[in-house]
Amino acid sequence: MTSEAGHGGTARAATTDMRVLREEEWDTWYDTLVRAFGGVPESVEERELYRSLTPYDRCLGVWDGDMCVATAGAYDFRLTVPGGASTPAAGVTMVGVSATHRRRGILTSMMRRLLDDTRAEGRSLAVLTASEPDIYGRFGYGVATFGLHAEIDTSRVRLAVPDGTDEVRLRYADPGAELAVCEAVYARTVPGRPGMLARRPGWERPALLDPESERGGASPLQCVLAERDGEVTGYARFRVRPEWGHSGQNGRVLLRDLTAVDAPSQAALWRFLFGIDLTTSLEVRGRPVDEGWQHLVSDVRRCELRVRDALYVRLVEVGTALEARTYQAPVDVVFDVEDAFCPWNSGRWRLSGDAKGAVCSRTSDAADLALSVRELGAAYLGGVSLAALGAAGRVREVRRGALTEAASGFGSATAPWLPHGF
Ligand SMILES: CC(=O)SCCNC(=O)CCNC(=O)[C@H](O)C(C)(C)COP(=O)(O)OP(=O)(O)OC[C@H]1O[C@@H](n2cnc3c(N)ncnc32)[C@H](O)[C@@H]1OP(=O)(O)O
Repeated sequence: MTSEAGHGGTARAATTDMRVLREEEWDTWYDTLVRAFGGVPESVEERELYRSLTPYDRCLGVWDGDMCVATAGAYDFRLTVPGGASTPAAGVTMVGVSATHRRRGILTSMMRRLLDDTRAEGRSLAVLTASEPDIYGRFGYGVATFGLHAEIDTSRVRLAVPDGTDEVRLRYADPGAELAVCEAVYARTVPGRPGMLARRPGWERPALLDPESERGGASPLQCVLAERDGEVTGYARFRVRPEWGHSGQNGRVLLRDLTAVDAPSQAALWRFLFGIDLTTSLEVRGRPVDEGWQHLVSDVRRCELRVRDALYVRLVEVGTALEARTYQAPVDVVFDVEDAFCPWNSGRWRLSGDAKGAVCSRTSDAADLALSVRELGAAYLGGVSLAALGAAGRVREVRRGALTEAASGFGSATAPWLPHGF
């Protein structure tokens, strides 16, 4: 039973029932979710895809009589952490509460249940992407990765490519027919960047989703493969939206995804995207913030770079989570953690680690750094500096020098990145 004590002083009489989703309830449940996002129906392809990916055992529905009034679920992901290990993580998703039932604690009760279940299953991390950044901090999530967006004026910006780029052969391929080859490239990149998600069954399909209704005048999805010495070393998937103005062609290239295992293959794919005939701009969304092409362009200003929050991380079990990653510089600090929503994490933890591994356990020693679990989540993948959080007043340094020591250890040479939404 979810609590119905009203927020803002309004008492609600109705009671609701939260339970695990049954397969036969999926359509009603999913309609509730779609309506919470505005009610515009998805294409048949997209709906069927997400039906097939639904993790029924880890999905919750909240019912008011026979009405479904709220939805939530958690995918079973494996997330790359600093050092390259792949760690189980609950991918919290499909959260929606009917507007008729909002602000009476239903989201809070679903978050409670999902985090308790995640802990009971022995997973130490929960991750999500937020429809609004204001929602999840109260549940202990911190923004851990950002995505880079760019609108590149390819009629003005040139690309200087590294040695070896001219040896890369490019060829068009059918996105579906060459999916396995692209997946093999993707798999090679997963350990190399924190935040990457190892492919779970079925998760290769969202990248190919291509409903005609959502093309907005652009072409169907196109795919180009990069090859070196006869081996596929990269791929780009994109659309082209032609546009003819009074002064000529102004087509736009819309990048969906690009993955490559080495710098020449990367550069060859970007050079290709910059140079497609009859186009003058390239739009990219949610790329790694440190991606190499930014260092190859002649005019970064005309790329109109912007960053946006991407993956939110929640340490469900602080000790296990901090032991799951490695530390690029030696660290030996006592954290005093505050965690109101998951109180089993609250208190002092000693973390001792380096690039080979780490131990994190309860301690009664004096604290070196005091922070909430939200800051630990933000810093966890190495993309948000503990020193920056300290400078902002979100981490309190008790022992002088501890902040620099911890910040150096927690950092990552490669920026963390979420490869796709969920
Ligand atoms: C991982 C994902 O799937 S992200 C997708 C989230 N879903 C959506 O954005 C769809 C549209 N929105 C909704 O469905 C709902 O408004 C939700 C899910 C965001 C919130 O559900 P509710 O049941 O109303 O939240 P609940 O009543 O538990 O609120 C808990 C607290 O969060 C606050 N809160 C809830 N939503 C928001 C919001 N969008 N912005 C800021 N604060 C919020 C509430 O004010 C409340 O604060 P309080 O404890 O200080 O009083």
